[in-house]
Amino acid sequence: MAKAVLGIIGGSGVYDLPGLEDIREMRIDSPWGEPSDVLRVGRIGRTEVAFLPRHGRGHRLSPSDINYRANIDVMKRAGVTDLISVSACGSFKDEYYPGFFVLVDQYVDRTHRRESSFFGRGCVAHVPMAHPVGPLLRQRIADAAVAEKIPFSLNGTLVCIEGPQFSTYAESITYKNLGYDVIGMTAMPEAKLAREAEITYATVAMVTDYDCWHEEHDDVDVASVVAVAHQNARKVAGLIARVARDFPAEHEPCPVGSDRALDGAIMTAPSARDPELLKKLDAVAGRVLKAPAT
Ligand SMILES: CSC[C@H]1O[C@H](OP(=O)(O)O)[C@H](O)[C@@H]1O
Ligand SMILES: Nc1ncnc2[nH]cnc12
Repeated sequence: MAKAVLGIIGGSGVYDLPGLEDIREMRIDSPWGEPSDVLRVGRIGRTEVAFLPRHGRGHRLSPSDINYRANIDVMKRAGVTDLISVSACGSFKDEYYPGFFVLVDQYVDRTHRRESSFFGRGCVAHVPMAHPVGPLLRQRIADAAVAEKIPFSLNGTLVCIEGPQFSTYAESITYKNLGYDVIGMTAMPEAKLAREAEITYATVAMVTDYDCWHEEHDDVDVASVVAVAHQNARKVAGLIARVARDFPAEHEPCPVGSDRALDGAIMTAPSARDPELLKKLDAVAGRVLKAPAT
């Protein structure tokens, strides 16, 4: 089995990773374009950790402008096997209050202007997404949250909107009535691309607000998100440090197959594949595209 390397993608309010030691800044070239920032690679305990702030340092990139493909590709090139995505989110449940963490296990994708696959013309692939989150990775986060005394839910459905505007009242009430738990703007296509790259993925959704459905709370705005996001950032640093310190040296085989998602997923016949696209897929699909040893 592969050596475990833990990737962390930081969201709003999480632009660095306290506790990361022996840091090297790695500017990794990607055939998919510019990632959000340099990768900061170091270690926490004995675990190698690669950190990337999704919006770039200084929060330069809006959710629609993030190059999700480049971000996942550089994580793959850095050897990341398990990826924790950290996000600020709005809540649709009274009991998921600002400061509460939701360990998402399902996503609903309402984005519409993002590149959401590494595959396409010249190399078509369909990976399973029924279970988008690695259960062992999620359980490790849950164990760490218990130890850190962070209130959390072990599951939840996150609806990802295009943004950058927050939702209308009608949208917010609709999502709430559909039973969704939290809302954000960045988990998709990140989770889909991680799956295509065979990286085990989990989201820590940190509640910052009640969106705009709650009669007793103000409608979400940036100031309210930022105020809570700073407090959440301190808590999530402790959480991640604990996950990393307790992480196994070798990647644990994923029970839902996230680390083997490309087995049988590519439809395009070898003779019909586009060599230019295959070159770009060298990292994310290298395991299955490499010519078999003769
Ligand atoms: C600043 S509120 C909206 C912004 O916050 C969340 O970012 P992230 O998921 O990267 O933590 C949300 O998705 C929006 O991008
Ligand atoms: N209410 C909300 N809607 C979308 N993204 C968010 N990120 C934080 N709060 C949010």
